[in-house]
Amino acid sequence: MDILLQGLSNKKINEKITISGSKSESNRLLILQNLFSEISIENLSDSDDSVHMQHALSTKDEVINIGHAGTAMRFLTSYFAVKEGREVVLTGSERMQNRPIEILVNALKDLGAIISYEAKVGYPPIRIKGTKIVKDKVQINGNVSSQYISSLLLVASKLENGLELELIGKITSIPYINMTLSLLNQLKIETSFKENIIKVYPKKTIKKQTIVVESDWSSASYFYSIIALADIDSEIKLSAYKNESLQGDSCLAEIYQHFGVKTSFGQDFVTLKKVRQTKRETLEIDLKNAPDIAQTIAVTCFAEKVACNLTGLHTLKIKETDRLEALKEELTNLGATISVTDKSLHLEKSVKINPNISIKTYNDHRMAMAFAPLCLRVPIKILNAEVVTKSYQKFWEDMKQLGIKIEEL
Ligand SMILES: O=C(O)C1=C[C@@H](OP(=O)(O)O)[C@@H](O)[C@H](O)C1
Ligand SMILES: C=C(OP(=O)(O)O)C(=O)O
Repeated sequence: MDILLQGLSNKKINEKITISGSKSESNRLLILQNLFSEISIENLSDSDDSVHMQHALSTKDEVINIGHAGTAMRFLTSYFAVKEGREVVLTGSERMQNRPIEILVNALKDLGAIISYEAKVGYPPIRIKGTKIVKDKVQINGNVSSQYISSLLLVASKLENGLELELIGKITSIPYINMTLSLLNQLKIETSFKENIIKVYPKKTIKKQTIVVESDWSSASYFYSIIALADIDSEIKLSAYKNESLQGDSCLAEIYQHFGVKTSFGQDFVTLKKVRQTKRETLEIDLKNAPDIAQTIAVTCFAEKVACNLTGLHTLKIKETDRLEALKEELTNLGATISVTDKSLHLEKSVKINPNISIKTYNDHRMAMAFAPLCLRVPIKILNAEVVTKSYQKFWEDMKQLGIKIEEL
């Protein structure tokens, strides 16, 4: 489905939107629920990635296809590695078959897991024969993806002796590791994280409990971008959010102050309001803790004629697409002067925005959603707009609710 987006039907926005649960929290809790049946989950994410996770955890099939879902691929690798008596082949989309998994597989093999590659060494599909793990110490490289670390931590308390993980090198996406540990702690599973050593202590059963997932902050980023581009006093209320979040992307509240977006927290919602601001000439942000909002911020800067230097982007090349190259290509078509390395992006202050450009989305939900707010400046076409469902089922419906005019092409 290709669509044309053309501005707002009303000048000032004043809407309330409910966003589904965080896909990161949900996919962790789904694994944990299968390890500890005492857990009930509320406000579970309705994203494709969480649907894939639920299917993978309930099917009896040998071959399990998790589509584009990175967390499902990585978290399920450890889950099935320790599931005695079960043999599965974990596979995914063509892109997933080119997203590396060797660091995690090697760590699991060091612990005694039985995993082999079905095609290319280091990449899915992988064959996993569940086995009992008794070793309790392993080293893992921390600078490629935090998902490998979370994957091991999620199953660690069910290992006979728990687990001690030694993280090697610089650690990336740390808030996601802390999210995993916080969820374990909510279940009263004991953990510690000191310098580069993480320990998880064994736990057989937990108390019956319900965990309410906070809504997804990465999804909130697109509303931050829209309010940044909207008229003064425009306002969007998003639910259900809280001030103390497990999600690193909640740093949006601070970052978008640069664009005149004021954030205030209510009982279970957050209000984003456009206020007057003195614009910065250049924005410098290190996004190693929040890689998923890089595309949103780059597009906001372009639309708002703010130059930016975004660093800490070394993980972007192995996400749903090479996000650095994709941003470069699409922003250049729109009239930007942009350069990228394998870990950073530099955007010059823009002088024009070309109208009616077709944005390619590269099977990447965040390419479609990050570019959508630009329609508050010029008409813009989004190709294969259905990609959004990877993380956000009703994204286009919610855009319509804000007053954005959408036409199917
Ligand atoms: O653990 C998680 O839920 C995630 C970790 C991050 O990945 P990396 O650690 O690979 O950067 C993030 O980009 C992804 O969307 C979700
Ligand atoms: C990178 C992402 O997801 P994953 O790695 O889980 O596919 C994302 O949602 O931006």
